[in-house]
Amino acid sequence: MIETFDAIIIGGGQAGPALAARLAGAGQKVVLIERHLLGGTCVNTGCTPTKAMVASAHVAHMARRADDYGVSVDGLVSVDMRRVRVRKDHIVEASRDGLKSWLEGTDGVDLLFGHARFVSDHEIAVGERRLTAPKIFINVGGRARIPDLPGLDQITPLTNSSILELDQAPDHLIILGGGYIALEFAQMFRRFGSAVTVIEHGDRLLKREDEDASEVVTELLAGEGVVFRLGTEAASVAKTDEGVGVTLKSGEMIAGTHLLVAVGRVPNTDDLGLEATGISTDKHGYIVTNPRLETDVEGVWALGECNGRGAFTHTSYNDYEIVADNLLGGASRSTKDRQTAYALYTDPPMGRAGMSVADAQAAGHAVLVGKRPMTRVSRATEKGETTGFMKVVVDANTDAILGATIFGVGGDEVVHVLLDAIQAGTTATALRQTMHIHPTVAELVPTILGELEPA
Ligand SMILES: Cc1cc2nc3c(=O)[nH]c(=O)nc-3n(C[C@H](O)[C@H](O)[C@H](O)COP(=O)(O)OP(=O)(O)OC[C@H]3O[C@@H](n4cnc5c(N)ncnc54)[C@H](O)[C@@H]3O)c2cc1C
Ligand SMILES: NC(=O)c1ccc[n+]([C@@H]2O[C@H](COP(=O)([O-])OP(=O)(O)OC[C@H]3O[C@@H](n4cnc5c(N)ncnc54)[C@H](O)[C@@H]3O)[C@@H](O)[C@H]2O)c1
Repeated sequence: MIETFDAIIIGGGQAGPALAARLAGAGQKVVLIERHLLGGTCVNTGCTPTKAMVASAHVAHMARRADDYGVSVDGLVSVDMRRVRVRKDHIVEASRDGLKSWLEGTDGVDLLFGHARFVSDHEIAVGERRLTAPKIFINVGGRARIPDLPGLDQITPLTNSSILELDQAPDHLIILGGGYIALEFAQMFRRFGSAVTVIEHGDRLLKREDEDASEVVTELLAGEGVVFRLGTEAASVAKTDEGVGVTLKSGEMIAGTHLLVAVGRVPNTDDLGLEATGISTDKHGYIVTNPRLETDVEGVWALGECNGRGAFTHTSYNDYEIVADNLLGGASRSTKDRQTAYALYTDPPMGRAGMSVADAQAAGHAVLVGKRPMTRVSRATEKGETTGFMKVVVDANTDAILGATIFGVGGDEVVHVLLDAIQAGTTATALRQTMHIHPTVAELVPTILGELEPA
């Protein structure tokens, strides 16, 4: 027998639960299908656990720097990884349990645990059950990409999921990839006491950013003892007595105890039965949607990481808002209306909004840049955290703010001053004339807007 709903949501990540509650609130009968853990990547194996562990690593780092602040810490600073994990687990469980109770207490939402697979455009199989609805929302997220590297199948490399369960810091952690995931783990485990080597095949870290950001992150982490092998290809991997050996294309072998693979993500669309539908995917497996997040099949939407339009929690949540406002709020929203925004959670973090200088120049803007090192930000010197810089990108002809990089203490928060200004269309002149609170990092935003120079 086929069970009929008003809406089926596949995946309980960052868009699905909020959408389920909103649709149910509008009187619709909704089923949310989750095959593993509610909260998806962000809550269980992404943002929440990593930021909890970054906080532990920060404390270890600051304890080692205590003397800089006139504070004595007797004896060596040591890290108990089991307690770091337990603390992280409590935070994750509280978040996941809160989500579960909320959904269970929401009238009109049925929670169904199991793997969902399309049988046809509007029919879903979950085990023996068959479900149908005029509206289906796909929010299946992604997972770590495992590269095709000889020998990798002979060991069990760590991923962003399994590395979170370690009760001991590796003696020597080798990380394949030098992107966002790699850098957050590299700094964190270095601070937990591991030797860390990062193998990145590009010739600089964070190649989507301007070069000054790559330089700061490289200096920051190298200064803490992370070893970088840039412009280097791994040729094979083998089990060794010590743990793992990575042989580079040059023939050199790097010996470590653990290997973390952090070379990008793949969408969870390969086991969704899409071949039984008219829903298209691109060559990487991302579901093709228009900017309103509608797929090629009428009445089917794709939200979050699986549509390839963003790989962040906030882009997934924004996808939910777009779809829900279009369906229920009489709005006409699309992904075209949102600005690029994200942070890299090294310590200090890098907050990013809008365009980099390179993006703006490539888009044909006449670019003005205002920039200041964190060594000249009084809040940063007072805190003793002077790594990084603040940078704002402005269009010379229109006075529009195009983008910003705030790489330094509080950068993930401060960048919102610029993000909101870009979204609201506030000009550089108007923002320059705003009085900000002293002493903050944000108080320097008006100042640097008064010191713009051609890029
Ligand atoms: C280590 C790490 C750190 C990160 N840090 C940040 C950060 O600081 N800030 C940030 O914004 N982003 C961060 N991200 C990215 C962020 O976690 C993801 O972009 C976000 O969680 C994607 O949300 P989503 O809703 O698309 O999917 P997900 O959260 O991945 O949820 C998808 C859900 O669908 C379920 N599912 C999949 N297939 C099926 C199926 N066939 N049937 C039923 N259920 C299914 C999955 O089990 C999962 O629960 C991080 C990612 C990682 C890996
Ligand atoms: N703070 C955050 O918001 C945050 C944190 C972590 C992850 N994320 C999300 O997760 C996504 C994926 O992160 P990621 O770090 O896995 O991917 P990424 O695409 O950011 O970085 C992957 C890196 O690995 C390198 N690489 C690829 N293949 C390689 C190989 N065989 N050998 C060596 N290097 C190789 C690439 O050149 C690249 O620098 C990010 O794009 C981001 O959207 C967000």
